[in-house]
Amino acid sequence: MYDRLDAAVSDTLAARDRALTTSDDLHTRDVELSRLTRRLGELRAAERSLCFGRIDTPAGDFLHIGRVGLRSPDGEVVLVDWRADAARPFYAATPATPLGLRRRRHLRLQNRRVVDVSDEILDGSAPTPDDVVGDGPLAAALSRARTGRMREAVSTLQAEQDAIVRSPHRGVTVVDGGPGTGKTLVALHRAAYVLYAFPALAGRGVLVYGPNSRFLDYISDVLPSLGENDVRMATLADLVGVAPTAAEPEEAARAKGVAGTAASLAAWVRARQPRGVPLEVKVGQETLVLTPAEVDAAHRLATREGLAHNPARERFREHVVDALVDLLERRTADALARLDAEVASMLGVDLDDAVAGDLRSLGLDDSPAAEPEFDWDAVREQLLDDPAVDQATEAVWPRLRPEDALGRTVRTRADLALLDEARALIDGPPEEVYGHIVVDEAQELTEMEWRMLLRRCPSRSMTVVGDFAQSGSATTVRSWPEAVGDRFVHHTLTVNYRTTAEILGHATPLLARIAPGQGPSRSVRHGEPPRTLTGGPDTVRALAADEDNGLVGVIAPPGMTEALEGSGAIVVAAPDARGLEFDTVVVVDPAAIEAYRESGPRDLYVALTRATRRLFVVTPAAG
Ligand SMILES: Nc1ncnc2c1ncn2[C@@H]1O[C@H](COP(=O)(O)OP(=O)(O)OP(=O)(O)O)[C@@H](O)[C@H]1O
Repeated sequence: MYDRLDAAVSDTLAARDRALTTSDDLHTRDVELSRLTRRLGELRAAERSLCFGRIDTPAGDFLHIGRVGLRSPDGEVVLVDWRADAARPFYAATPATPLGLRRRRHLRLQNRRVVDVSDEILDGSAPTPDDVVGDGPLAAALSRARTGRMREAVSTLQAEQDAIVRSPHRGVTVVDGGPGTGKTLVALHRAAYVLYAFPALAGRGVLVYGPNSRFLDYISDVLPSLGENDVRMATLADLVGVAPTAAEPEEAARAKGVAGTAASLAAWVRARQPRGVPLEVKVGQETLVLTPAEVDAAHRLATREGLAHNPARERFREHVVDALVDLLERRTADALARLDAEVASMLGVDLDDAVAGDLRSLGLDDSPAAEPEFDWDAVREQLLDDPAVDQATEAVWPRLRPEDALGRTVRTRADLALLDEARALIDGPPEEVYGHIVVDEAQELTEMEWRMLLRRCPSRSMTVVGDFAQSGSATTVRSWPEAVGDRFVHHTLTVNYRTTAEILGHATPLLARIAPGQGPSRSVRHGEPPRTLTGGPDTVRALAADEDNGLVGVIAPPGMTEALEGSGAIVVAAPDARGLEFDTVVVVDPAAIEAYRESGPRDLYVALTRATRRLFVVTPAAG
C-alpha cells in the first residue's frame, strides 16, 4: 500500500512539473496547480497511519479504509478515502444494523508497519482465529494523555458524529450537545469532508471561525494532519484586521451586539444622503443650481443598484453631472432661441430657415442632425473631472470613512462587528468570502457578529457548533433561529467523550441551574471522583507539579491568573476556557468565578467540564 502512496506522490510531482510548463491559459494552469498541490499535501499527510481500517463482508469481500484513496496501476481500488461513500459502513455499522458487514477492523500503523489490530464482529457470528477482538480503539484514543493540541480522530469517529460529518446537506448544519460531545471534532472533520465532497464550495474557500487565538492554536493541527492546508482559521479580529485594545463593561458590549445597532448604523449613513435639498455648483463663470427634485432623481438612480454609500456616491455624482449637462443643454437651447428671436425681430429674417435655405442651395443636407452639434459628451467628461462638481456633491453626499459611523476608533471586541458593518454600509461587502464556514463556540456570537460571518458566506453553507449552556456574557443570541435564520438542519450530540461520568456528575447540579431544559450527556468513561480542597496558590502549584496529573490546566477567576503563573500548568482565566481540554483541571475559587460576571455560573460550568481524567476544585481558606 505504501508503494502505491510513493507512486502517487511521484506521479503527482511529475504532473505538477508538467503543469508548470504547459501552454494552457494561466487560469486553467493555476487551477490545475492548486489541485495538484492540494493532492500532494493530502498524500504527504497520509504517510502516518495511511490505512486505519478494514471492513469485511460475510462473503469474504473486503475494503481498506484510509486517509486518501489509492488505486493499483490497473485501476483497482487499493485504499478507500475515509470520506468516500464506500467508507460509510466503517463508521455507521453497528451490531444492530451491520450494513452487510461481518467485521470492522481498526489498524494502527507505525513507521509503515502494523503495530495494533482490533476487531469488532458485527453480524453476531463467532470469532475465528483471524479475528482480534479486544479493547476498542476509541477507548484507547480517549484515555491517551493530552498534549495541549487537539488530534484528528478519523479512525474513531462514532456513528452519530459520522452522520453529521458526511451529511449531504449543503446549507446550514447546526450541531449542539453538551461539553465534550465532539462538536469541535465533528466540525473540523466536516470541513475536511466539504473539501472532498463539495468541490464547488471548497473552491471558494473554507473558513474555520474560533473565538480566540488560544482556541485556534488548540485545534490548529487537526486539518493539516488530515492533509487539508487550504483552510483559513480566524477570530473576529483576524477577519476585521484590527486588534481590540481595551475591555468594556458587559452591558456596553451587549448593547453594541444587538441587531438594532445595524439599523442605527444604516440610519446614520442614510442621514448623510439627504433628500429634498438643492445642489449648487459653479461651472466657469456660471452658477448652476439643480432643484431638489432633480437631486432626488439622481439620488434614486444612484441607490437603485443597492451599492454601499461610497460607491453609490460615485454613481450619484455621475447622475448629478448628467443633470448639469441637461441643464446646460436646456440653457444653451434657450439662449440660442432667444438670440434667433432677437435677430428675427431686428432683421425680419428666420435664421434657421435662412441657414437651411443656404444649405439646400449648396446641395447639402439641411436636416437638424447635420447641424454642427455642440460636443456635450466632452462637457460631461469635463464636469466629471471638475473639482467644483465633486465639492458640490460632497455637500449633499459626503464621502465617508467607516470609523466616522462609529464616531471613534475601534477599541473593544464588540466594536469589531460594528466596524465591519460600517465598512459594508460605506465601502461595500468584504472581498474575502468563503464557500463554507465552520463556526465553533457559536453560542458566543452576538447578532452583530453573526451578521459579520453571514456577510462572508454568500452561499449560506455553514457548519455551526455550540452549546447555549456554555454562553459567555456578551452574547445576545439565545437560539439557533436567532443566529442563522429558520433554514438549517439540526443535530444534537449526546455522548460525552471527554469527561468521565464522575466529573460530569459533579457538574450536573450546576447544569440544572443554568440550563434547566438540558439533560446531561452520557459519558463513555469512568474515573476518579473529583476532589475539593481548601488552599491557596501553593496548593494549586503542588497539584500542577504532580507528574501523575499529566497536562494540567488551572482555571481561575480573571484577577488571579497572574499569581498562579509559573507553576508549569497552563493557566487560563475562566472566561477564556471555552473549547479547551486538559488531563487534569484545577478549578480555583469557584465562587469567585461565578461572581465575576453575569455569565459566571456558565463560565464555571465550562471550567468544570474541561478535564479528561482528574478534577480538583480549590476553594480559598476561610478568612
Ligand atoms: N470519535 C472520537 N474519537 C476520538 N476522540 C474523540 C471522539 N469524539 C470526541 N473525541 C474527543 O473528545 C474530546 C472532546 O471533543 P470536542 O472538544 O470536540 O467536544 P466539544 O463538544 O466541542 O466540547 P466543548 O463544548 O466543551 O467545547 C476531544 O479530545 C476529542 O478529541
